[in-house]
Amino acid sequence: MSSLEEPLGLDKLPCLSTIDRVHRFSSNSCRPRVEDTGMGNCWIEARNCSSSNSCNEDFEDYRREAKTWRRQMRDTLQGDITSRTTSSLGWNHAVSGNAYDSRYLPNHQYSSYCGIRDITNKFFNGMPKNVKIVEVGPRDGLQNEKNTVSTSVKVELIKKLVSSGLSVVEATSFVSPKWVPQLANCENDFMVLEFIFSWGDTLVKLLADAKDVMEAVRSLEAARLPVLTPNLKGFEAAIAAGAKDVAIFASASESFSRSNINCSIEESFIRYRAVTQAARKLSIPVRGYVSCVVGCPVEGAIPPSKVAYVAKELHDMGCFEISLGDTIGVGTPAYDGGKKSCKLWWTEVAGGVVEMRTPRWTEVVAMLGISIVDSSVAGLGGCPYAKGASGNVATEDVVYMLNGLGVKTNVDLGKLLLAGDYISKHLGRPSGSKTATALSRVTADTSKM
Ligand SMILES: CC(C)(COP(=O)([O-])OP(=O)([O-])OC[C@H]1O[C@@H](n2cnc3c(N)ncnc32)[C@H](O)[C@@H]1OP(=O)([O-])[O-])[C@@H](O)C(=O)NCCC(=O)NCCSC(=O)C[C@@](C)(O)CC(=O)[O-]
Repeated sequence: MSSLEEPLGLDKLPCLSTIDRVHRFSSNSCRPRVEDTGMGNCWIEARNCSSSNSCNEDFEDYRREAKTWRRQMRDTLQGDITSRTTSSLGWNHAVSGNAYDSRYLPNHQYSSYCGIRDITNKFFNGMPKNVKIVEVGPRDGLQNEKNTVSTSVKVELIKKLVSSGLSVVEATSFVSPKWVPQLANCENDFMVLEFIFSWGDTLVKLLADAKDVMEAVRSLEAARLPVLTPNLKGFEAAIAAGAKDVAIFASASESFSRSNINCSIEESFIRYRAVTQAARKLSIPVRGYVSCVVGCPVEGAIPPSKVAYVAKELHDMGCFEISLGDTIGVGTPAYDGGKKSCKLWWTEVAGGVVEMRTPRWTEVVAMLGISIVDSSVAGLGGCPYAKGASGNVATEDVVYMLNGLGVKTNVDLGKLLLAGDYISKHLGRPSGSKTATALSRVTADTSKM
């Protein structure tokens, strides 16, 4: 077991030989074809290798690309940092250091702008133009609430989120209500708890509202509304309720897999294969989750090769998109040039299973430019089976930041803030979004911020 008290360092990252191993997981599926579904989705289709040589050639190409990419990034950062600052600052500091220094230049406004633009251009060159946000608030957000939220509030929240322009809103989970009683439905929270404890399992089952939620929102055309399905039983119930998109959720940590879905990682693959096979027959897209991709509250640091392995399994069983979740939030975004590196980790893990075989992803991952982000309105949530899960990044904060970077999300921040306000008021506590907090206190016209 390793400690998570210190952010994970470079020594914990895989070396090239690990990438080699990761690659071999996919020796018969080399570079996939990437199709844009028109919704910002990256559908990944593996193609067969005609010979093992072509795999090797692809891998050599990838190694060359990866090396060039790393060298370019190092040069970009180090070049900018060393030529413009006297001390070895991190890149954040380098950017502001440059702007600050330039104030001493005669034409400081122009120089400052150019300097920043120069670095910004280099740094953000690989940023995606669009980011697809997968809103997980109604599902991941509400599953960890002490109080049960009524079906009507869940439905209203989903409607508000969809009307803000979010193209994917996770609606609910068709999991066992014994495991996640928050999916129970009752207008009176106290009654729910009392029922659960005094009336037992039968009543808990009767109170599950995933079906009601799904039936109430299934006709919303403007967004995709995936639901979590832990097994075939959940999948069948989801389809019967009108779900057109589902998600399966595995873990890179054995302990977390057992505590979350009561089975080993390998056993979960058997269940999920049954789900993906059934989904394929109905042309239902399946998204895959990998939990604890950086650290697990029980096992500590998780080897990237394990993450790559699980992600690859999900990919091979047909998941069109893999969400890699830092479930308890112990990763750092530090760059390769720093001492700690979640960034390099992303490259190695995602590179091993997805990015390496999808040029589009190579580009976006290159600058923290992951083009699909999961977030939760008002920062709600976290997995109830992950001790220490600190919640999710707030969608409002993600949209605000991406707006500032000029990256399109097609989300109306004002409407999103209203959705966050709605659910926060209902839960009786302030929003977990820093943007919501800040903008609620300013008097300026927030649409201009
Ligand atoms: C997987 C199970 C079902 C195994 O639970 P189990 O107890 O091992 O299941 P079982 O097959 O032995 O069945 C036990 C009972 O549950 C019923 N059952 C069985 N399946 C279902 C179902 N689908 N819907 C409703 N009922 C179900 C089944 O019919 C049976 O009923 P009984 O015969 O006793 O009356 C359970 O462990 C479970 O539901 N776990 C879900 C836990 C969960 O939802 N966690 C949160 C989501 S994961 C997450 O948040 C992380 C993520 C995705 O966001 C990414 C990240 O951030 O890391």
